[in-house]
Amino acid sequence: MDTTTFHMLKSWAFEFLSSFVGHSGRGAAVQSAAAVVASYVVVARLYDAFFGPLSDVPGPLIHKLLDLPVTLPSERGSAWKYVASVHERYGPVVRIGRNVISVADKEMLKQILVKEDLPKSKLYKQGQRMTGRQTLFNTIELDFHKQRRRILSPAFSISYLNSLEPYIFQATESLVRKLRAEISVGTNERAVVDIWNLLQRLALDIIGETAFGRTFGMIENGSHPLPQKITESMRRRALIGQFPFLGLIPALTRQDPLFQKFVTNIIEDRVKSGIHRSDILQILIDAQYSKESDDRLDVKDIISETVLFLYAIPLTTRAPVSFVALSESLMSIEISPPLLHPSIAGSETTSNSTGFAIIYLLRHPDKLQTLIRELDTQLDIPVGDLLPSHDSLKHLPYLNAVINETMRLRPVSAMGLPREPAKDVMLGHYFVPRKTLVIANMRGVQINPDYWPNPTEFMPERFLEGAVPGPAMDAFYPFSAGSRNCIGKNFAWMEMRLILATLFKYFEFDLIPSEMPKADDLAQFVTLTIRANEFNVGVRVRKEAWEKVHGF
Ligand code: HEM
Repeated sequence: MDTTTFHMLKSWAFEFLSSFVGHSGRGAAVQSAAAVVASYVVVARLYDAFFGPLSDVPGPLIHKLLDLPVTLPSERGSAWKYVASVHERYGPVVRIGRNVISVADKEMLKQILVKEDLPKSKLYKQGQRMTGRQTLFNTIELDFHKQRRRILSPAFSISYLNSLEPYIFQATESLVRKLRAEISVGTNERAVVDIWNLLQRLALDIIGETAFGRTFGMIENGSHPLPQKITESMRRRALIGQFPFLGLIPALTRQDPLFQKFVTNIIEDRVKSGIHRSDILQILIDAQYSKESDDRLDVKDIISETVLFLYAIPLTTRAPVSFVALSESLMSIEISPPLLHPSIAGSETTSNSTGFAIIYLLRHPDKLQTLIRELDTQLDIPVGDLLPSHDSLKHLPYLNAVINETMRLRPVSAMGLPREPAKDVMLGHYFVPRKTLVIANMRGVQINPDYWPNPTEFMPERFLEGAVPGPAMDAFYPFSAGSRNCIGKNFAWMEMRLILATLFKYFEFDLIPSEMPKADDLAQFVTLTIRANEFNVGVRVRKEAWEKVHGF
């Protein structure tokens, strides 16, 4: 029936156009040829919209017919909201482009990420253009991914994480000192600090310490030439992505010599010193010299990649490419400004998640009190130490619940994760042809009222043991799942627990009313963030906690 209709429409278009040729001679023949092509396109699109394989996926008609950018230019960074509104109106599976579907159904999400383990979409290549190379995060080549994941996995294992703990501590301690110093020069023992920015700087110092054996000194000094250079280079590459002819200008494509120097120096210094520091750099150097290494990999190459993925991922694109790439197909008008947006170097996953948790807690004083009670009664910091050990934090139920609840409501990619089946696949009862862009909409699942009662309310209690109803863990994908899940999950957990517990143990924060509109104005250029990329809060020392720590 459907094919018949298509053929009827097609022959009608041809007949109509042939009558033109007959009447108007040669000039009209050219016009008619163009019209034939146009009608063919129109008919094919109509056919595709109403009878094609994705025709039974609900969604606005316009997206079935045209590949339109899904947002207005005035709403830059808000495409995720638009897609959410389409889900609200049409249900958990929607069509948002001729060849694009977004899925917020938990069974189907599991199928996409785990059972079928669909490959990352080729749109991740956009990320390769930004960093100038393939990395663990942005590769879509299975062999490359397998090899890099094998090399890097030991560095992110739970056991190795213990050896990274002192370095994460060192950086976090510098934040505590910084806040203490700010307060001492503030008025009435209170300072106003941009907590969003401080968390971003801390995340970068943690990467410097754990990965390369040196701090970037961001908390201390506020900037460092390397991150700055990488950001500049990424912006240039993003621009070339937009306007490929710019790639002909060598100055725009060249990797900054500072970057090469940094990579060469950290390797040479480490090898020459003979020191075996238990960090990510050491894992990479050891992998290079190990007997089993038949990969003939250039350690410099992998470390360059790692610098880029650790820096670029945390700072500009930890889950970014998913969005940036997606932007390319869905939101072409949205892509260039965000990539050139100065705040891009500040967007990143752990610091954003920690920042969102702080804001949620300050907005819910009762939940904050519960957390503080837990920290005061259950956290044992040995005399003489400033920071709690990760061991003492990892089983604190309310702290963990706060982090989970924050990641449920504020996932790193509110837009979702783009996947692309290499062959035709059945997702639920939908037939999805190969090469369809399938977006695993993790936020959609995480706030789906079928799985989460009061879905948009901040209720950490739902993650506590014995909660009724319990959390729908099969509808919770903050770190994704399957072969492309987050390699840094344990690392991120350690970082977030330590920072939140330390901050609320020693400091008392207060909200500044004029800052509140910023908390609700979210954008996803890369990862989900506060559009303003800053959030000021008042901060005081909690004297009774502080006085217990000696020598600080
Ligand atoms: C709250 C913190 C974090 C969250 C919520 C998070 C979430 C995610 C998600 C959802 C993905 C899948 C992205 C996709 O499919 O496009 C991912 C992948 C990845 N993440 Fe994270 N992440 C976090 C922290 C980190 C950290 C700290 C690191 C490294 C130090 C890291 C490194 C990576 C890498 C390398 C991948 C790609 C893995 C692969 O493709 O094999 N992430 N992350």
